Amino acid sequence: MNPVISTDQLTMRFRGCDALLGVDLNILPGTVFALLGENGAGKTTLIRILTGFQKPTSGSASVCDFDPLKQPLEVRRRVGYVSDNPALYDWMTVGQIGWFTASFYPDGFYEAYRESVAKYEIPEDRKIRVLSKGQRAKIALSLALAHDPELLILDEPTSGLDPMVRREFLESMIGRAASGRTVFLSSHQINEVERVADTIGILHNGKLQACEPLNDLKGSMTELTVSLDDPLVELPTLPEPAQTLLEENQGRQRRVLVRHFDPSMIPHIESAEGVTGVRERAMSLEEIFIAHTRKGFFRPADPPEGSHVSSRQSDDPEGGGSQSDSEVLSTGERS
Ligand SMILES: Nc1ncnc2c1ncn2[C@@H]1O[C@H](COP(=O)(O)OP(=O)(O)OP(=O)(O)O)[C@@H](O)[C@H]1O
Repeated sequence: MNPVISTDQLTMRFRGCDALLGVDLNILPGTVFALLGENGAGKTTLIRILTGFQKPTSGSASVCDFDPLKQPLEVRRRVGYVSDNPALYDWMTVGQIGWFTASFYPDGFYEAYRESVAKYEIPEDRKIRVLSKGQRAKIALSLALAHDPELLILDEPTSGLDPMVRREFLESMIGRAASGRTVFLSSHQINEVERVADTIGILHNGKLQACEPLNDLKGSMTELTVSLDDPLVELPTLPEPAQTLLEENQGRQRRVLVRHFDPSMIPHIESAEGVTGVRERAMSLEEIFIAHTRKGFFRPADPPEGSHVSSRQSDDPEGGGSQSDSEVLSTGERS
């Protein structure tokens, strides 16, 4: 099965800003993929490249087996795209914009569009310019979906929609994926995304920090709270496949984020001198996102060599020497 979206070392450098730094992405058909990232992480830039609106500085992209730069029409025929700020012709009516857009697509577009607009209860004779923000979003979605695209790309798809419509719309994405279509959505609404996405990408400062099935991502991350006699106690190296991704002191406790932790490792930690107790808990997607996007987090994709070097011993160039309250204890590529 060919990926619907595939990128290879995609890089985008604007003047004075690296928006994307070597992004490798493969999204298979039938996926609801959610791209999470803070403001300025590079989400819209990536979407603009995938939809052929932006030429990357280097690297390549393939969408539905076409090059968006060289074959933009082939791509747009197969893709429905709603930007975070959809441009609609304000002087047209709701009906006219559907009729106009239908001329670029095969038969059936206008009928499907009208059906969608009727479902949202927006009168066809109303001018676009008088529509509310949410109604405009509904028109943009109706236009993007009317040709039943192989791939639907949505940049912040639910902003402007009321909670009921948001929920209904996002849940309908699961149905699309079940029928073999693919949905790519970029969002800040982590809790919403968690209900519908099956695969998650976390973009931070132009780099893809994580990209994997939601359940794998959630199942692989554990937060440990280790109670200590002394905040300077050094914890033992965890046996493979565990990877310590971040440690920080919180008074006499140390918060440790571990990938591939197994409860059988608890006695190993508890046996260390100065350790008085260990608690473990699973992390929510929001916590995983925050962990991946904070300074000091090490990418799981870059397994630390000779890991577990205490920051007291490390030569972390950004660390600025002693860090009594936030100490990172793995080696690897800095996020
Ligand atoms: N045309 C441009 N010229 C210069 N810099 C740009 C341009 N487009 C984007 N950038 C910069 O690239 C970075 C990534 O921007 P992008 O819009 O992709 O972020 P985003 O993840 O979509 O953010 P948001 O969630 O705020 O929409 C930002 O620092 C932005 O200022």
